[in-house]
Amino acid sequence: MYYENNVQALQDIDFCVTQGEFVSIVGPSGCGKSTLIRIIAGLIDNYVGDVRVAEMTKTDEQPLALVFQEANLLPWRKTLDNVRLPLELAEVCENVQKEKSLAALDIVRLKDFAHAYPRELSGGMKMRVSLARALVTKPQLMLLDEPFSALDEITRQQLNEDLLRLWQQDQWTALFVTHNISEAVFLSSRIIVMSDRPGRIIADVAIPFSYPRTPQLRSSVEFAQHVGKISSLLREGTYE
Ligand SMILES: Nc1ncnc2c1ncn2[C@@H]1O[C@H](COP(=O)(O)OP(=O)(O)OP(=O)(O)O)[C@@H](O)[C@H]1O
Repeated sequence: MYYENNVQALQDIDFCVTQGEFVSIVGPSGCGKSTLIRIIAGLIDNYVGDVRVAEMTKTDEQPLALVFQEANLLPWRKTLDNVRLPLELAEVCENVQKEKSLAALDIVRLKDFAHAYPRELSGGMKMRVSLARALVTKPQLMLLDEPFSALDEITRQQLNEDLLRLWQQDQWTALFVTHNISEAVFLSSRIIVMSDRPGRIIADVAIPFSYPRTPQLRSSVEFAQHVGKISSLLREGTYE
């Protein structure tokens, strides 16, 4: 895939994600991860190739939702009104908008802040609102582009655990971009490792830990071994 300035962002990308998988994409800065996410989201169309998102299984589900590094909340709208925005745009009736948005806020443990403005929330809380806004549409596929990279380590770990809980509960498929290898290993059933630009897939690594995953996993030897493997792949393109 080439941008208009002739920069080649991606080359020969070919992979499949099965429904319900949690797949992370890691790779050096500028290797085309966000480009890949934007292509899958339908935000870029001048590429050569074929992207298919599975057919929807339930009538009230949306094919996909996107969560970015920035929470991108509208500062003049209260939490509840930010979460119900996609339903408002889809012209869902107001009572249902409210009911579904409160349910989504409950899932991310922010129901008590439904009437707070974004300025009254911490960075981690804003990101949970952003997750609720994505979840309210009941997506089949969640595209998450470095959603927790601006947060401190402990908040990030808590949100990783929240995210896995939501994923297990609602059973959407996750495609998650991150620079944080521990985060990728903790969350994923599979990690796709990309090369320098133009981004190619250099490894597709299965992460064998069963779900639900507990915080103790992070201090296990096996966890450290997987983090080490992914780090070597990123550094040298091979396992050590
Ligand atoms: N709109 C654009 N126009 C031209 N070139 C672009 C555009 N967006 C990205 N690029 C280029 O495409 C390449 C891939 O960018 P992309 O943002 O997809 O990488 P990334 O892997 O997500 O990077 P990072 O990890 O730093 O966020 C980079 O060289 C970047 O300069």
